[in-house]
Amino acid sequence: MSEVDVMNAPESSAWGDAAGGDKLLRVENLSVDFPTDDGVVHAVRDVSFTLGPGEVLGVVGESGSGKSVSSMAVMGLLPKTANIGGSIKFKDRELVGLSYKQMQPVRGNGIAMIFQDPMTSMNPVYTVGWQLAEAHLAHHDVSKKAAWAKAVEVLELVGIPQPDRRASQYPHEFSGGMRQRAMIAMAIINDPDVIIADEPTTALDVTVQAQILDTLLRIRDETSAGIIVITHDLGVVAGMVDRVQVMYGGTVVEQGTVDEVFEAQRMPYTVGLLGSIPNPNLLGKRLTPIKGAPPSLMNLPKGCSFSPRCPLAIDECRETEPQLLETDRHGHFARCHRSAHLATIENPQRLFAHDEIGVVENPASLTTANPDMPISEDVDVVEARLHEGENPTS
Ligand SMILES: Nc1ncnc2c1ncn2[C@@H]1O[C@H](COP(=O)(O)OP(=O)(O)OP(=O)(O)O)[C@@H](O)[C@H]1O
Repeated sequence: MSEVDVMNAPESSAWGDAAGGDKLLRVENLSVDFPTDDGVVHAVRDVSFTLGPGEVLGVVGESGSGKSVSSMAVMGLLPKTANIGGSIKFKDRELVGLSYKQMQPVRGNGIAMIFQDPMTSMNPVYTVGWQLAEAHLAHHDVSKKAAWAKAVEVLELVGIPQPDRRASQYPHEFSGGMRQRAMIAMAIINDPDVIIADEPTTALDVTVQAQILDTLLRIRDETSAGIIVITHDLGVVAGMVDRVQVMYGGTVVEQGTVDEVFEAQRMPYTVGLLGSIPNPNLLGKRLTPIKGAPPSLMNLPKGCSFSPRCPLAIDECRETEPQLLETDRHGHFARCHRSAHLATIENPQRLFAHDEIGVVENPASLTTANPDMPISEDVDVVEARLHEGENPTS
């Protein structure tokens, strides 16, 4: 299936959507460039996705992969200097090209965002209830009393105990977890159709993280909002999202249902990302960070932007950027020349297990980074031995 086909194919297959029907959001070939004094930052390239009512989409990737810029584009909150290409449709209305003012009714009412840091997003000099009520009054012609009642109602909905008393308190009187709940309350007070949660749990401890994610799912159940959860932590999306989109170098490198992507990765970056999750229950006890650094978005490498770090990279990967194509698995897409090959490798995690098994650190990087250095083993030999279940160090 070609990339064009991906765009035009029926909902259920092309997008891995949980359900067809009306889409709240339809993002097609989104690109965002920032011209700077040092050159153009290609922050987002060729990103497409849809979101339906009640769906939860996870967007994962390392820092700087373009996750936040994509969602700020959807919110219409990018600086004026940003060059935005492609299309963002909210309920069939094109958002790309709308002014800040034209976006105002959409923002909050239609699409709401939960920002990373509640302490900087809430005003310390006003009570939590006052801020919530103001947000409601900005979009509804109701009395102050009714807006206050709505504020208390949403605080209760997000699980704040004694909401009427808490509404009269200031943000600093809330714990970190409660502040994050208050941020969620702020996002949902105008009953948005879409909620974008950007790293909603990063600053919280694990127990509170789980409660916040549960709260988001409960809100989804009660309001049928579509939710986008942006995170660098695949562990966060594991139990929560329907579909997942893995971003690298400003673009989507793998997407599918969360089960697909967790069980059968078709892009080596996702394999590496899974191996670096600090969650022993999820994948194993050891962490194996991916060696090397993400690419500069100002100066992207030729070919696949992951090729300098990829243990499976071949010449084609360094020459031609792959398209996002459907893999051998229905509704599961990968941007990888080696996708079919990866599918044949059992336990692909071991391709990245450089530190533990002390084998070739990264055969591809050895050949490109230091041509004089003798390669201890050829990549195909290592792979063949991995296939056979043999420990390459033995
Ligand atoms: N206003 C801007 N001008 C220039 N470059 C920018 C601007 N905003 C973002 N960028 C760049 O765009 C790229 C993508 O940033 P983005 O914030 O989307 O990454 P991210 O994946 O969300 O990372 P994080 O998890 O750290 O938030 C980064 O290289 C960033 O420096």
